[in-house]
Amino acid sequence: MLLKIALPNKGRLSDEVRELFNDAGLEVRARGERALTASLGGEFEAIFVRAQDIPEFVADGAAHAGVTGWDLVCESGRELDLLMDLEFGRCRLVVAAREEGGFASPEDVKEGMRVASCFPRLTQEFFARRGQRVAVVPVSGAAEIAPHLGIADIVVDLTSTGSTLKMNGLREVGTVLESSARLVACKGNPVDTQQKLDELKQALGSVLAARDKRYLMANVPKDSLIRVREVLPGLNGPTVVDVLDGGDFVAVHAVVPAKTIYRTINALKALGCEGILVTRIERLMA
Ligand SMILES: Nc1ncnc2c1ncn2[C@@H]1O[C@H](COP(=O)(O)OP(=O)(O)OP(=O)(O)O)[C@@H](O)[C@H]1O
Ligand SMILES: O=P(O)(O)OC[C@H]1O[C@H](OP(=O)(O)OP(=O)(O)O)[C@H](O)[C@@H]1O
Ligand SMILES: [Mg+2]
Repeated sequence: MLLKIALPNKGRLSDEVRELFNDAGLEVRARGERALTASLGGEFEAIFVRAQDIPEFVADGAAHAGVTGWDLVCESGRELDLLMDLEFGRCRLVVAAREEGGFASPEDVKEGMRVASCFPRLTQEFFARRGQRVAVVPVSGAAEIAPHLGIADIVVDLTSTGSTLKMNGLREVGTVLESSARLVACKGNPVDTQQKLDELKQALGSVLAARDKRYLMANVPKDSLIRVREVLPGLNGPTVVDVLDGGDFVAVHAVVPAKTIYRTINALKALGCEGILVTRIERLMA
């Protein structure tokens, strides 16, 4: 039996989801641009639907698992198994008010104020938890315009760079939720389904784990090896390999954080290392 995985058909998450699945060897083989299903090879089949509908489809068992924003999962109110954080689509659901409106924090929101949001449930819950009664104005997009149209006093909307809020003269005054893309599954999947989903999780996880790492190789003077160990801790300490006719040099291989690669290279050069080579890693299984 093919496992159906619900993926966003368009919008913010769709390209990165496809890229991640492709990198994990689950190549999206769609028959055309507008295809609604696609084979992912092996035991998986993708169904392409709106990111917003994915929590419902997965909770109802129309798909065995799905990838969508955590914000949409929470807004749906459906109980799902959270399998993994995919680390892209990072954004925050925030309370924002007009810059000149005199709001500095959610405490400044007064009884009965109108809050425009595409996330009416999370908005209602957020203010209810704080004992503030507000009137939620549900909108299906472009919530940022609502205060200017006079249909709301403040908004609860997603932000990442902050440029949309700024462009609309709004200032963030509080955070409702932190979000990113997540792999979710319906509760109570049978054991064999769970096993296949575990394999999917491992495949995606190994790609994510490799993304912020690099494989580094260098020829190291033998008498610098001890100090190289401090520069290249690696996963289990660096691998040391003999070089044919290498003289005083041996080759050292290690997995290192991509973020600090320039510092690592400079430190190796300072220790007399030569022939430094850095490559990307496709997958990393811990
Ligand atoms: N500015 C952003 N930065 C990063 N991630 C975002 C941002 N905005 C939205 N997202 C994430 O992407 C998800 C889908 O948003 P997207 O804009 O693609 O769909 P939508 O607007 O809900 O749907 P549609 O375009 O079909 O009406 C959001 O639920 C959120 O998790
Ligand atoms: O903080 P920023 O980087 O400016 O991003 C925030 C904007 O991104 C999302 O909209 P999107 O661009 O997805 O458009 P949409 O309203 O059509 O969904 C969100 O609804 C904000 O409007
Ligand atoms: Mg959007």
